[in-house]
Amino acid sequence: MSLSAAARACCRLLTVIRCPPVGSSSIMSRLLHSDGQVNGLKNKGKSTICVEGNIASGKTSCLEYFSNTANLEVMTEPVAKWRDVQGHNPLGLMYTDPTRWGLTLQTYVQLTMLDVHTKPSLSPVKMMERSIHSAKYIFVENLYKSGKMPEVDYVVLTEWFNWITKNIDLSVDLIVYLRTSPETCYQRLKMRCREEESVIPLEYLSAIHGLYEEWLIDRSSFPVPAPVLVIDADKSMEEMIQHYEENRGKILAA
Ligand SMILES: Nc1ncnc2c1ncn2[C@@H]1O[C@H](COP(=O)(O)OP(=O)(O)O)[C@@H](O)[C@H]1O
Ligand SMILES: Cc1cn([C@H]2C[C@H](O)[C@@H](COP(=O)(O)O)O2)c(=O)[nH]c1=O
Repeated sequence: MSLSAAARACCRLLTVIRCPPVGSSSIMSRLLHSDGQVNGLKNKGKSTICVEGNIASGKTSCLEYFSNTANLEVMTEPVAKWRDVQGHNPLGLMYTDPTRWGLTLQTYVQLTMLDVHTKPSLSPVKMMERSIHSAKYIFVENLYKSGKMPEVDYVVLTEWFNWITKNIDLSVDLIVYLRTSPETCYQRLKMRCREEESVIPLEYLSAIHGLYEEWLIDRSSFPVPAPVLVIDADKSMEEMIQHYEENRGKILAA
């Protein structure tokens, strides 16, 4: 299929699934030239940093800290959308019954992450929380590997992911990996008290941790799309701020 035909097919599909909260039509208008070609979309001379890490590792806090930085725009993970899409809560449904709702959540995560990746930044540096890559390589992978996602759902998500990453420029310039122990995340998750996550056991965080380590440290699972800056994030907030200041130059030079 030619690119323009694929883009038109994608457009038709997005029209069919009608998803106004993330403005699928606005994503498509960003992705399409007037001639119907899929656009590369790389913001010339701009860079993208993705802050990665386990659930409750401190990613949002990191973005909050950097949000006061000149020439840098932060884009937090669209969790609010995953908890409320036209009155439905796919995140909550997934935790209640992952086999039934995993595909539903991950399809929406993939769409909303695509939205964030392609949103033009007003500043030279865009700092995102996670990425379309970790959604696939960590969370979809975990559902599948733990036997909670049927193979057909995994294959369909993989085909979508492969099409998106082949045809749209989602390049990342630096990954900042907030490396924590699962135990630290478990404590922080309990402290944060997000209702849907009350069912998460330590074993779930250990599985997510293992997948992050294979991806970003061992580099044995999936392609790593950018250089990785590893920050030990098992530290107090004060120590984290010190780490961020020590690494500010490296981060902003991405
Ligand atoms: N270094 C830290 N030490 C102690 N608590 C932290 C630290 N970083 C974040 N927190 C707290 O842990 C919880 C999860 O942090 P958050 O930034 O939301 O993580 P994430 O975005 O990775 O899920 C929040 O309640 C936050 O205030
Ligand atoms: C990307 C992604 C996330 N989730 C879940 C995991 C957590 O419950 C929230 C994100 O919260 P965090 O504190 O920012 O880590 O969403 C998921 O189930 N699938 C995904 O692809």
